[in-house]
Amino acid sequence: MRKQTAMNRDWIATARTLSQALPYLQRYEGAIVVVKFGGHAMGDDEAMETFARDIVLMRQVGVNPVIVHGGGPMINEMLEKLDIKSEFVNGKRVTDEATVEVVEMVLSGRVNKRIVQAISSQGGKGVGLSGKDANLMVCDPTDPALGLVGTPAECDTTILHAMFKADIIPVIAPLGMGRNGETFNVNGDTAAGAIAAALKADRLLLLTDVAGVKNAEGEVMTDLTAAQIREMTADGTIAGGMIPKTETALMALEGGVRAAVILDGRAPNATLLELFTEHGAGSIIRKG
Ligand SMILES: Nc1ncnc2c1ncn2[C@@H]1O[C@H](COP(=O)(O)OP(=O)(O)O)[C@@H](O)[C@H]1O
Ligand SMILES: CC(=O)N[C@@H](CCC(=O)OP(=O)(O)O)C(=O)O
Repeated sequence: MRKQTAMNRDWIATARTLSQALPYLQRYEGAIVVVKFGGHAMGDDEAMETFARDIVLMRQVGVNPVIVHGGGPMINEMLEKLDIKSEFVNGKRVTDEATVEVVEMVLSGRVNKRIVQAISSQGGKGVGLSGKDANLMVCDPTDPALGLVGTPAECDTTILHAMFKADIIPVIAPLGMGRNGETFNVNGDTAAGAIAAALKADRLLLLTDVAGVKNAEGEVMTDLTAAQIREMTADGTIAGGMIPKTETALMALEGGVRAAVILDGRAPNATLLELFTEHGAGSIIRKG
């Protein structure tokens, strides 16, 4: 006689979950999803491993993920070691020649390779590059007062499409090339938004260290419009590091991205829950 075992029941539960996920898996087949992985979202080795596993799984089910990373806390650590002072104006690091050298060394070197390695360990093909490679992100100076901080002006995404075809997951450090050969330091959120817009991505996921955008009562707002963001920024509910994030989301939508989501990158399976479940995760911002 056939008996219902615990293992069978587990299997049935898995099959149910899979069948629920199926429409979402189909919806994202071939989709481009740009994921901004911030320095605060990176956490410890275990969090990095979970993140990489989710990104590789995304690729295995037919999504084209693009990772744009930050690494502000890691840059701070190195600048401190080298005794170089650093300050932020409106969420952007004032960057001189000495600082940009450290930024490039830390982001394109240590942080970028750590992510690439984590992806390889999970069976994916991660390839690291920065906005300086293959004209990916040509920048203009943002503001003379900020020094070598750049605003992306032209993004050539040819290299990214070639990588999608080759089953490669691009891992991009937010540095850009100036028109006179300078190296520019670009805020990670800004870089992710510009690349997402240039790719006309289906989703821009901004991973951070809070569950989403909170209202004045401290509750996470699951759906947000541009008008609500403008109102909440004007009355101070959206402040600090959340300002560049929501601004990036709005600019990406203007640039043709279908939706942007702000979510907690340290939460287990955050990116998969956002894409492949009905409720998603974090705050979704759509046009209109
Ligand atoms: N309305 C808001 N909802 C959520 N977080 C907010 C809000 N306003 C300000 N913040 C702050 O923004 C921070 C996220 O920005 P930031 O620290 O720059 O992130 P990251 O380093 O991941 O790019 C949150 O940790 C929170 O302290
Ligand atoms: C111009 C500017 O501020 N660039 C950032 C680049 C790194 C970054 O954005 O890192 P997070 O995403 O971890 O904050 C910086 O120098 O810190």
